[in-house]
Amino acid sequence: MKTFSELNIESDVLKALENMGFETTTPIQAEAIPTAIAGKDLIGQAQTGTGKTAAFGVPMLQKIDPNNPNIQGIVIAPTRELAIQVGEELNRIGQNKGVKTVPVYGGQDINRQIKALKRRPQIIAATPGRLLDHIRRKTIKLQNIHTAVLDEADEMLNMGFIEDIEAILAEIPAEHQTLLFSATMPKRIQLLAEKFMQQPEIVRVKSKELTVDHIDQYYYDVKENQKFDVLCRSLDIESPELAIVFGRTKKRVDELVEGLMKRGYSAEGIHGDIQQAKREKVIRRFKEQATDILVATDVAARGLDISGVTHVYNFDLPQDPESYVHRIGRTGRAGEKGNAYTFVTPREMDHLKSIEKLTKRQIDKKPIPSYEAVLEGLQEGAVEQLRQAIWANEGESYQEAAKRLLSEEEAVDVVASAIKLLTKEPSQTPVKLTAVEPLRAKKAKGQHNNRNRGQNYKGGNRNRNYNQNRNNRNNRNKQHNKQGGQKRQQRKNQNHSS
Ligand SMILES: Nc1ncnc2c1ncn2[C@@H]1O[C@H](COP(=O)(O)OP(=O)(O)OP(=O)(O)O)[C@@H](O)[C@H]1O
Ligand SMILES: [Mg+2]
Repeated sequence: MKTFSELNIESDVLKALENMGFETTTPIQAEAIPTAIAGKDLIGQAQTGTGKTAAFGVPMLQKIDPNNPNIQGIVIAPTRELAIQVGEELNRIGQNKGVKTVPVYGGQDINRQIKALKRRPQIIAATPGRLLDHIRRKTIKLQNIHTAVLDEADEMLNMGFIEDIEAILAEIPAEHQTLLFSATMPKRIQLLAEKFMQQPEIVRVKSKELTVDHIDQYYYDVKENQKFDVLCRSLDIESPELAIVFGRTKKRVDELVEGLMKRGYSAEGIHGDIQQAKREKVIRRFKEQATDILVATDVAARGLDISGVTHVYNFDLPQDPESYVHRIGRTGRAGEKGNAYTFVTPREMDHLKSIEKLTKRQIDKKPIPSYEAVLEGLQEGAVEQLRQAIWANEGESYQEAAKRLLSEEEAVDVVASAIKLLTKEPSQTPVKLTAVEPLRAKKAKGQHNNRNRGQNYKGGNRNRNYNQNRNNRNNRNKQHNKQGGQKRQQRKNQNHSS
């Protein structure tokens, strides 16, 4: 493993990385940073959560002149939340050097952005549509740009974005460095990308699998109308610290949030029809762990880095296998452990196979947890609570009442009733979701489907966590568990960027 000081990084940037707690480089950083510092165009591919942001951020920042008030670098990202996040990370890395990054994205008051741009940032982190808007208004000028980054490059060069990207790149001086990063890079997109670049180096971190191996991946073989109950049971048994549940459509996300709330879970949703201010609030609350479950369309599939996400559920299969890689990559980041559960209906088994083919990894089937298994877990949790109370000698002043009761009733009835009272049984409130069609086979190239833009128990103390979790869900106390296009327009409509 290399340290950052071996990579010819200037001291201001090194110091910032140190302040951020980055000690050793990740493999993509070790390979991409020197190549990019040498000025070469590059395509960088490495697994999710392995530090690609700094892999392009460091070399870009190295080239920025903090005394030059012009915009010198630009990062384009497919979603608003990602543009914001990348902006934040670049501000951290550029802090000591005095380099400012401003995020520019759709859905936010443009005048507010114009005001921020007057502070003369050297870098812009943007979604394509809003960036073009600023270019037309001449509130952003790109003639001093020397570095252009496409984060989630394959997505940016996909059908829905390509025209915007071409229009933006046409504004940048011919002499510039282009850096493309993603965890996935389908060959046809790579070939397309190379046309935008000058003899790019391809930096691909060699690994057997496309997904990181510390994410446990399973699937549930379920019928459409079983999915919701299975989700709830799985959540009850697994008791995630934070979970992201991906649904196929906006309506699906809304219905899932409603259903989960009815059953007492703390869940909020994010998709392209939700107002931007609300989207940001939802993400913020999830990061702060004020909400346990984020329900999302693919708008949250790429790039988002939220610590504490222990579980990803693909409630509906993603439209393409690449999306699977990105979705599950919201957990298991920066070396953490993660869990990914995918719901597959009988007619969708082929899709699962194509995911396995892309990721070069087998996804094992998990038996559907029964209601009884969930209840048993809860009862054990209650018993454990009682045991703890006995050991802690908490019942001393209750002994007289206990003796009286035991003289009147059978001991086993007394204890059984106490356990029952301590057991918060899973809500059986009926929830009916509008059924969705099974995912159909992908159409031939060039005719993309509309991509929606938009019994393994966990060790000895699961029950305690479980019970705490249930309680916390109700009183919103989060002390627990801390251990742990078809057409362009269509795509845009459902999406987020612009
Ligand atoms: N060298 C490092 N040492 C420690 N932590 C790091 C290092 N590099 C990055 N990180 C942290 O790892 C996390 C993941 O980084 P990042 O978001 O850049 O991943 P990514 O490769 O872009 O993932 P994705 O493909 O999902 O976009 C972040 O929280 C980041 O701060
Ligand atoms: Mg990233």
